[in-house]
Amino acid sequence: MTRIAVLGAGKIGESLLSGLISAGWSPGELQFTERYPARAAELTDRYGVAAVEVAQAVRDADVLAVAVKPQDIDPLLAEVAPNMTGRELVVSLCAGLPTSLFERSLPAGTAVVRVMPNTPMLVGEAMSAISGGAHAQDADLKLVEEMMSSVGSAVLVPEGQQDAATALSGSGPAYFYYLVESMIEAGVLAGVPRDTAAELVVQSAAGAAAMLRTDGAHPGRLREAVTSPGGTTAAGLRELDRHGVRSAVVDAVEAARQRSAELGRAHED
Ligand SMILES: NC(=O)C1=CN([C@@H]2O[C@H](COP(=O)(O)OP(=O)(O)OC[C@H]3O[C@@H](n4cnc5c(N)ncnc54)[C@H](OP(=O)(O)O)[C@@H]3O)[C@@H](O)[C@H]2O)C=CC1
Ligand SMILES: O=C(O)[C@@H]1CCC=N1
Repeated sequence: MTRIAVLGAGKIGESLLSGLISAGWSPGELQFTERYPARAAELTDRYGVAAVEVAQAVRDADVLAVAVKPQDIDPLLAEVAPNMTGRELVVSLCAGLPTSLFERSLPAGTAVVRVMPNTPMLVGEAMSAISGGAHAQDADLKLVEEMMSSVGSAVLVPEGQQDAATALSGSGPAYFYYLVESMIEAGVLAGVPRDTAAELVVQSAAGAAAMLRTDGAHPGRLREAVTSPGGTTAAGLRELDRHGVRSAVVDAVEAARQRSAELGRAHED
């Protein structure tokens, strides 16, 4: 039995707890820490998982899954470090923070694995990018891959690609939601009731995602198949091009990548 403690049960920490339970992990194998007692009680009620103090989590767990905001990391690691025995695997889910930051703040030789998940973890559809730190062994990476695969898909990437992965898949769901929201508003503007507009757009997004997942699918060819000569889609796409949407998307992903790198640099000595 691998015991996992989630340190910081906010949006991502709760998604991880919920996803692991749905994937068959028993609540007894899981623990979490949370600052506010009311929030801790709510999560215990919802998932049957025990809320514990950080020191106890470190004592009990094999895996410490760190899910606090990057700005909260230093005080958390200061609390974790003195309680470590050296056998714990530290898994960071924090955007931007390099494994070297954890290695500097924790006892020498601590195995650290960096993961960039995303919120669809809540429905078993996460995309997680995984990288090992200096002391992470193959068995550690395998364990984390197994853990994250139980709540979606997981790929191993070199740590140098983590900021890009954060921009693409960590933040990615927000960009899709933004597009869906915009299309629903356009439907409302065109006089379609909001509920109907939402149904039309959300099912189209789900259908497009399912098509993208089929063998050999290519987004360009799928788009061409929708675009009839002289038709409606070509008229719509011309407006997207006129407004520079493709370059706006490239700039958005690049801004997110740079922000991830900045979050890491903010913690350099
Ligand atoms: N949201 C997302 O889509 C994604 C987020 N991430 C990463 O996950 C991490 C968490 O993000 P998110 O879940 O959105 O943020 P939240 O603010 O929702 O969650 C962070 C939680 O950690 C708690 N916390 C902070 N310090 C401590 C501490 N010392 N001990 C115990 N609990 C503590 C916070 O409590 P309090 O409420 O008191 O502050 C809060 O509940 C971030 O590093 C983020 O970069 C990664 C991928 C996607
Ligand atoms: O916006 C953020 O910083 C976090 C990391 C990836 C998604 N949300």
